[in-house]
Amino acid sequence: MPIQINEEKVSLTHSSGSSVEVYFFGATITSWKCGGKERLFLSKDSKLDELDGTKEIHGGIPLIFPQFAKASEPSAETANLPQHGTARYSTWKWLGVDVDNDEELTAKFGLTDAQVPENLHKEWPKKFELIFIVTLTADTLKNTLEVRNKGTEPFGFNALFHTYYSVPDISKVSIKGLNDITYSDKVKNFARFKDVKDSITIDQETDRIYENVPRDEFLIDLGQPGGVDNFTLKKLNLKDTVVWNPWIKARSISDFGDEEYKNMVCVEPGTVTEYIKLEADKTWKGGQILKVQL
Ligand SMILES: O=P(O)(O)OC[C@H]1O[C@@H](O)[C@H](O)[C@@H](O)[C@@H]1O
Repeated sequence: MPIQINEEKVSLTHSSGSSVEVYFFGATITSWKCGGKERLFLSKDSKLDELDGTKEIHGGIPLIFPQFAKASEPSAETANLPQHGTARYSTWKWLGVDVDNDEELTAKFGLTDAQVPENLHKEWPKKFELIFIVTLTADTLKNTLEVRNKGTEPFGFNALFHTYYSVPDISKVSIKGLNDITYSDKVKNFARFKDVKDSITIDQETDRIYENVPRDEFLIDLGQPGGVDNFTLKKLNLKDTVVWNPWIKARSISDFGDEEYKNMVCVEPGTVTEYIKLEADKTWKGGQILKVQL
């Protein structure tokens, strides 16, 4: 069955055998399998059966809108929003399958401001419509977010794909394509640095916002023979890229296994160091394409 739907989620399977699972809560992708393997990290302690709107999912691809952490100076409008905005705490609607052929399987999810929980909506009472488009091929997963301003005044927002990659061994991972880019280091009180090395490795808590990244393509090299299972990540119409691994701080995150930091890395394309300004009645689009070397 290419599409299975229950109360909580949609499972999509492409003719190649690749598949995704998307929860209505946050339109969060919690699984992407291709080449017979799971490619996304999802904490074993995630409470997927208790998604009551108060707790985020640690893993998969949470969608961040309209505010990312406190990366940019929060405007008065977004100051009271929870970390990473409201979209990931809202229950999205299934909008159906758009394309289903040998090449791709594409499905859509929608969220309007009316679906945002009341206590969050009042902190950012803008009229908007979001469409999240998920496209699956044999070896790629494409995510597109469309933001439409349904109000009469312009508004500003951040958008980010908080992608958790599954990695067999973090000590062997290197991320290529972020050299010579200024980043603010959240672990060092937002001090700014630039790496000249051609790849990033992770051996401690890492929480960096790479700003205005002109390159759109990155490699996440898992360090396995022949480059097998490496990821290529392409960002579409997004300026910044966040790299996060909580390291042993994971032990203080309630729904994150103590040692699981060894098996994940987040590489998160988004626009978070400034607010994207959207005029009334206009639509903005951004996205990412993840590809696995099979
Ligand atoms: O626990 P949350 O809210 O999902 O956030 C996880 C992490 O998300 C990253 O994007 C941030 O840069 C980190 O600072 C943050 O800790």
